[in-house]
Amino acid sequence: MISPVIVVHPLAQIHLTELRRQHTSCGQFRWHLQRLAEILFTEATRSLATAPVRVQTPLVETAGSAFARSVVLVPILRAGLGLQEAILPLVPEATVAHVGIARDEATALPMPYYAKLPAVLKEADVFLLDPMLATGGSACSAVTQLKEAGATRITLICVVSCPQGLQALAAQHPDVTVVTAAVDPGLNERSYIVPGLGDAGDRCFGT
Ligand SMILES: O=P(O)(O)OC[C@H]1O[C@H](OP(=O)(O)OP(=O)(O)O)[C@H](O)[C@@H]1O
Ligand SMILES: O=c1cc[nH]c(=O)[nH]1
Ligand SMILES: [Mg+2]
Repeated sequence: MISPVIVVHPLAQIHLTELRRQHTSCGQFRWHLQRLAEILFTEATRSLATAPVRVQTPLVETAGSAFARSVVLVPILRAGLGLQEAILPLVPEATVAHVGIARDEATALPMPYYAKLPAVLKEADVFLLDPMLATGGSACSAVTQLKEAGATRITLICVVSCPQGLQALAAQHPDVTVVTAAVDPGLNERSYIVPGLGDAGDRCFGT
């Protein structure tokens, strides 16, 4: 199993708790998801490569940092859009690539239905965004597509993960870093994470 980076910062866990709460409204769910996304992305970029630059302050010239490589955000549609909304303002020059995958409700198998993957993936720091890592089928399918398009540095940012999803990712894509706010105990008979937070896409978009 991949050893994920588990973000135990109190603010992360407070936002996660409100996401888990059954009676959190759609608007509140989006708001907490966005706040948690900012914290997870901050952690996910802790070792981001930077390039030295010089900057002129009003007083003197001094040393500073710039992005060393392009940043690409890849939300898995739909629920990943809830994370992207908060993360893009932190890296406003990032490229956004989209991967559309929906789980088959009967089999829980990933059904890819869309992909728009730019050439810049090859040299970029790539952040795959999806609130849920359940069976891992969707994340594995997305990573496979990203690698086929040339990506080599991939970090998955997810809110809730579980051992099954982490094991699937470790088996197929052991090079992928996972940053998450929780590793829940497991899945129910419909392959939903328990305790989890329910269907992230439905709760985020009110469907
Ligand atoms: O690890 P897995 O077992 O593949 O499950 C996780 C996937 O399921 C959810 O998407 P869903 O299929 O519900 O699509 P949606 O975002 O459009 O609701 C979730 O956002 C992940 O993409
Ligand atoms: O618990 C789960 C599993 C898959 N997709 C979700 O949105 N939630
Ligand atoms: Mg869904």
